[in-house]
Amino acid sequence: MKDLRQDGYCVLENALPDEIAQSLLAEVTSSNIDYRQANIGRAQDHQLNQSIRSDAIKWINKESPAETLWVEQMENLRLELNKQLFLGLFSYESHFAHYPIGAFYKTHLDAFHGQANRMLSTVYYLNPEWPENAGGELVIYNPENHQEEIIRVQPKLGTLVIFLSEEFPHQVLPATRPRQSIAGWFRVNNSSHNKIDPPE
Ligand SMILES: O=C(O)CCC(=O)C(=O)O
Ligand SMILES: [Fe+2]
Repeated sequence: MKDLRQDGYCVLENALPDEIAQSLLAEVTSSNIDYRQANIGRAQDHQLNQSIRSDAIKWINKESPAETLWVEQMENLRLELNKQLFLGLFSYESHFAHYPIGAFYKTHLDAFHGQANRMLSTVYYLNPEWPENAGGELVIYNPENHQEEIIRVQPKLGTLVIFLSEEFPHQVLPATRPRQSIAGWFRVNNSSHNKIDPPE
């Protein structure tokens, strides 16, 4: 949390209780998840260029006990962040993401200055084995200099990354094995031009 306040991002290993990590891992290995190509996502997806990502996703909606545990954890985190950092986070949305071998997500921002209501991005990884040379790292770049890498994160089970959605360009490198995660966004309630977003 201190790092998040100072640097705008943080990386937490073993971020959630073990039984919750295990239950989410069981969920993604059960192959019960109905993944869809991410680039035909919903209207709020601010993706301009659909060729930049090749993952498949499933939005989380408390449809299983594991999803419910996840949503509860992130609700606790939302309240904690609001208490400690005064962020006024209003809601949270998240999806499972499956990156098949070779899949990627090229450098992008999760929100755009001015119009954004995504304030904080989270990524939680669900890969129990991840060799150093398997690729698939999340690479985060300096907001002041988009060429400069500031951190590379291995997508290991239990690691949670949090960063300011409007500030940090980032990408997912292709991997030599399938890669599982949950990507999510804490939102602020941003109303403008008669449009209330998120909708009520
Ligand atoms: O899986 C990751 O490491 C990051 C995913 C991402 O950037 C996104 O879904 O917007
Ligand atoms: Fe992203």
